Amino acid sequence: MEKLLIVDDDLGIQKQLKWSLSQYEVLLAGDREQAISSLRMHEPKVVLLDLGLPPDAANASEGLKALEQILTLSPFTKVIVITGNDEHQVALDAVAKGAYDFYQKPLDGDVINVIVERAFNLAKIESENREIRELGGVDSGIIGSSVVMDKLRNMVKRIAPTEITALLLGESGTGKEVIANAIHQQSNRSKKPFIAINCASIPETLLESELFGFEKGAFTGAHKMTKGKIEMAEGGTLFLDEIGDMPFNLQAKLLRFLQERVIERIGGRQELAVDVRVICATNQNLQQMVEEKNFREDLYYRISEMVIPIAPLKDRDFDVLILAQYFLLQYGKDYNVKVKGFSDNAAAALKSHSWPGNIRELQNKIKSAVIMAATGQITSEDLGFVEESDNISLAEFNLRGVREKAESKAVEQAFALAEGNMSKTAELLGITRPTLYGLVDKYGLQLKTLEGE
Ligand SMILES: Nc1ncnc2c1ncn2[C@@H]1O[C@H](COP(=O)(O)OP(=O)(O)OP(=O)(O)O)[C@@H](O)[C@H]1O
Repeated sequence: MEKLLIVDDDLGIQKQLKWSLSQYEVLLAGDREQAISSLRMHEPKVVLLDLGLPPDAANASEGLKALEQILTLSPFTKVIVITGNDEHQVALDAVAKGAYDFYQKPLDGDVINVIVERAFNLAKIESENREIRELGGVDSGIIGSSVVMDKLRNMVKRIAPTEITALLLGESGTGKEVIANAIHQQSNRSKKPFIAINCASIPETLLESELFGFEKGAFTGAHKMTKGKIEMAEGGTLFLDEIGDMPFNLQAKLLRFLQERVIERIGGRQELAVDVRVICATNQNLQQMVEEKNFREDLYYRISEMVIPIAPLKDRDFDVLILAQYFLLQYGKDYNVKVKGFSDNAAAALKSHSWPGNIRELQNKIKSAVIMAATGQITSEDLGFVEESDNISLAEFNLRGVREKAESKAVEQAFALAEGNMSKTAELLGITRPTLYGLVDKYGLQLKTLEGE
């Protein structure tokens, strides 16, 4: 139940409001002092405040003082002020001081309910947004606070204002486009377009016209002059994803554009100057491709002025949980599902999975879990982590078998949650370290401890 603080010195009105707002846990205060102590103790998200409080009940001075004090102590609280029906100016003054809304007497339970409900909704959205921001780097769009991601964020910040051509190296789904976009957003080009093109997903014959555009009549079907992605990115940034899949013939044309900053549309005779920053990405080994003569060496050096490796999700410590929480908030809101968080077994499973599809895989798993989970917490089953081996076979279907299976699983999960620290694992399980080592021996568990443990 949400907590709602009602500040009014009139006991009759207190009673009436409490009755109309029975779906909330109503806290009552008769003056400023009581209001502040209740605010400190219960941290209600919404306050209904009558401005006519003692010792100056005929005026609004004490109420306005209370408003200021509430907002100083708790700036995100939504305060709805209640005024007499001829006190319009006072109500406006209160809003100017930071009140969320005002209500003029006489009281109407239905109207008050609507205003209070809206205030709670807004408070909730704002607090979710704050949470997302606190999860890390919403400004750069890069969520995560592991050491590798901090380094990456720093690198992005440093190279963004330069015109350097960066090559992002990372597995599929690690966020290469997110990083390219962050570089663009933090550059002087941020007001101009960010255009992304995936060289692997466009047939070789179409890629040239997609990139360079074509003149009317350049080929059958070229009914009108069409600009390519390079021209569309004028003034901004062009992101060439999967650059390793760029056909060899087209590589020469791309190199010319990168060196001379001019392009020619297909079928055109005119050179067009373009001002575009280029960021490339790949999950292939370009150096090896150069040795095997599948990628032009001169182009490789041109696009790799700065090589930025992007770590796979499994190497980002607790980021998997931070990202999971971020996607949970996002999809919970999108699908209007009230899920509180992850159960311990879900968190352990998230932590121990190897994430071959990286953040995209995590995103998809959380999305379907949010849709599947009724309410409460997301479990590892909601995330689709129940494997065949989790089912108890008939052969071992006796109490000892069941207990042993549960025991060894609990050890593995606690170990993952404790990030491989044996003392912490024992603590989580509520057993001593020798007992833990005994269990590890007994079940032949292959737990790799952290160095120095
Ligand atoms: N650090 C991050 N914070 C928030 N969302 C992220 C992050 N990294 C990736 N994502 C999300 O994960 C998904 C995959 O990211 P993205 O498309 O940038 O990966 P990619 O490496 O370019 O993949 P591919 O190589 O398959 O094109 C996107 O929906 C993106 O928004």
